[in-house]
Amino acid sequence: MLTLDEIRIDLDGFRLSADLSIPAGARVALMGPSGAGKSTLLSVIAGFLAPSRGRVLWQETEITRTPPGARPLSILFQDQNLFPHLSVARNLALGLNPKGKISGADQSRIETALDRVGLAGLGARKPGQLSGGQQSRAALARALLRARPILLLDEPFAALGPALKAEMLALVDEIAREQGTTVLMVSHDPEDARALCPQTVLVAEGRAHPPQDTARLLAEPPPALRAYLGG
Ligand SMILES: Nc1ncnc2c1ncn2[C@@H]1O[C@H](COP(=O)(O)OP(=O)(O)OP(=O)(O)O)[C@@H](O)[C@H]1O
Repeated sequence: MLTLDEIRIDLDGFRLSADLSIPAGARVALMGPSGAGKSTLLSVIAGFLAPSRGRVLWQETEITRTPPGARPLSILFQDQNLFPHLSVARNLALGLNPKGKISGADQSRIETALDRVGLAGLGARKPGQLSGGQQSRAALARALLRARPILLLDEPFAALGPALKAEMLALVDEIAREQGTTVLMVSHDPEDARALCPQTVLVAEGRAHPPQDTARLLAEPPPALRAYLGG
């Protein structure tokens, strides 16, 4: 279980509180108006931003002060954070080992991960020699390889066309189910939330609310969400 225990975030006039738990293995969307704090909340969970108060816990162990690299999570953001000067295989190796050293066993795991996301044989290419969709796949392969218990997604596929985006979300869904990954996904598209996330954390008016049923929330959105969805 991922717990945000009486979290308070204070940033230059912006405030957000969160007091909620997400069961291990759940797939949860973060939805709410622009600027409500969805990305900021992910930053606190990832460890890029310290809350001014409260605790972050994973399986009852406090990780509030754990450095980002030592937290039990992988992150996929929109800019896919692939190093442009390194081959795809080397980018994946960095996910396994910060020094990027590739052992024989790692090599075969990297090949398996690339195969899994439909990039078999492309490990030697640099990210710039891949299409946008292939770069997303490479970033997903890195997350897959790391096999951390939590996957944070911040609109990672927003730049892709609808068909490719749906395909990537289906792949995330498949891999998350297999690995039992807890998924938190910032989403601007209710259809993405519906497709991947049975539960949703509404972030609005200074508060991240406990997870609720996505379909029910979208059927009867509260005013802050309705305005944002344009309904
Ligand atoms: N480092 C920072 N210092 C001060 N304010 C910040 C900082 N980072 C974010 N903010 C503010 O925090 C608020 C929440 O921003 P955030 O990006 O988390 O919202 P969001 O819900 O993800 O929005 P969007 O849907 O537009 O991406 C905004 O008002 C933003 O300006």
